[in-house]
Amino acid sequence: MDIVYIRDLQIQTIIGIYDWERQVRQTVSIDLEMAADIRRAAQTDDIQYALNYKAVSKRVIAHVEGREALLVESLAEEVAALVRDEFNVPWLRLRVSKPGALRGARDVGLVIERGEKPV
Ligand SMILES: Nc1nc2c(c(=O)[nH]1)N=C([C@H](O)[C@@H](O)CO)CN2
Repeated sequence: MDIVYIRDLQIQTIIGIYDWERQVRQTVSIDLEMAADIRRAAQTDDIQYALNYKAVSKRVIAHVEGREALLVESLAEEVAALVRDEFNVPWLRLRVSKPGALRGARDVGLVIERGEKPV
């Protein structure tokens, strides 16, 4: 199994459960690992056969910027579902973190894996 990844995609959005968090945009950082078979893209050197990480990141940014979720859990499930559905990704690992959201910690967040790993 090959992996196409995006690391530390930083997006400004409204997120959080507290009143102050509904007033200001915070940074959310996303790491995404997506199962892919890269061989056809490698053989042809043609982007149409690649899982285009630029296209994925644009779609993720558009969703996260417009969402205004309360929980990182909601955001994570939504991003995982749209990446799997719209980009035909059979398995992914997604980390959603909020840098600086917790005093004393560099960041907080979660990691989810969805789908089946291809053999
Ligand atoms: N499991 C979670 N715990 C917490 C979340 C969350 O989204 N998922 N959110 C908060 C607050 O919004 C926090 O980030 C503000 O400091 C607290 N715990």
